[in-house]
Amino acid sequence: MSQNTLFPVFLKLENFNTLLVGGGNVGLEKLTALLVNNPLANVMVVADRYLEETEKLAKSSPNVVLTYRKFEFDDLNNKQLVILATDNFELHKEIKLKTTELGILTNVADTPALCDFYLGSIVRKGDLKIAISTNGKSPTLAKRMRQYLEEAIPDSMQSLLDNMKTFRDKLKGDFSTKLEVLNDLTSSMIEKEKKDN
Ligand SMILES: C[C@@]1(CC(=O)O)c2cc3[nH]c(cc4nc(cc5[nH]c(cc(n2)[C@H]1CCC(=O)O)[C@@](C)(CC(=O)O)[C@@H]5CCC(=O)O)C(CC(=O)O)=C4CCC(=O)O)c(CCC(=O)O)c3CC(=O)O
Ligand SMILES: NC(=O)C1=CN([C@@H]2O[C@H](COP(=O)(O)OP(=O)(O)OC[C@H]3O[C@@H](n4cnc5c(N)ncnc54)[C@H](O)[C@@H]3O)[C@@H](O)[C@H]2O)C=CC1
Repeated sequence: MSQNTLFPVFLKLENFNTLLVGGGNVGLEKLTALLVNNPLANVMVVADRYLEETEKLAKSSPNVVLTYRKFEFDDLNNKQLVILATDNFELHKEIKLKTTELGILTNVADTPALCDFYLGSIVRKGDLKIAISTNGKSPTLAKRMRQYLEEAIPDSMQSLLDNMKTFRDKLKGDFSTKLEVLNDLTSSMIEKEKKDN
């Protein structure tokens, strides 16, 4: 079986600066993906034209700045993450060379070979978040998996998580005792779930 060697992480987008180049359909998709996960994400967008929807989304997001001009290399200053979403492949290649030199992690829409990271399909249920990757093989299948899991996981997951947190905060004892109690508690939840189905 082939292996997916991608390493998943969950980034705190409010802690650093993201640059998005392109404000068309693909730019809008990427900006939506960033803001749906974190409305406070710090994002500078550079494009010479924008879809109205992109402008609307940016206006309702306090830490998004739209810049109305073509990309300049200085835009990379003080950026830790870059997403390229223009219709200009040559420009993407040029920018990627520079971001590699600068060590800035870069996603290039529609060009997996130039990407340092991929965006995942994200299941969100309150504090629970599940990222899905098909190793770039089928974004559409990733989307379907997300829809399936969103329906399968009940909304009550949030109160379960809240209760777990309250219980966890109250637990006394050393690390291994706490671990044992939490493991026992959650294993009985899974058994109950199996019986209920
Ligand atoms: C490699 C990757 C790199 C990256 O973009 O990060 C990539 C690459 C490409 N996408 C393409 C097309 C489409 N992408 C989508 C949708 C999504 N694509 C996303 C991620 C990824 N897309 C990364 C791999 C993720 C993985 O491992 O599975 C999602 C999950 C996350 C997000 O983008 O936010 C989001 C679903 C979000 C959701 O709804 O849950 C749809 C469907 C739709 O929009 O309904 C289509 C059209 C149908 C189709 O082609 O399947 C093309 C061909 C373009 C062309 O034909 O020219 C390429 C390039 C190529 O494959 O060569
Ligand atoms: N629309 C879609 O869902 C899909 C698009 N694609 C491909 O993805 C690419 C982008 O598609 P769209 O977003 O629909 O295109 P678009 O034409 O809607 O948007 C292109 C964006 O790039 C910006 N741009 C171009 N040159 C620039 C520069 N030098 N500096 C800064 N910004 C610049 C433009 O201002 C515009 O905001 C195209 O190559 C398209 O073929 C592929 C699959 C699906």
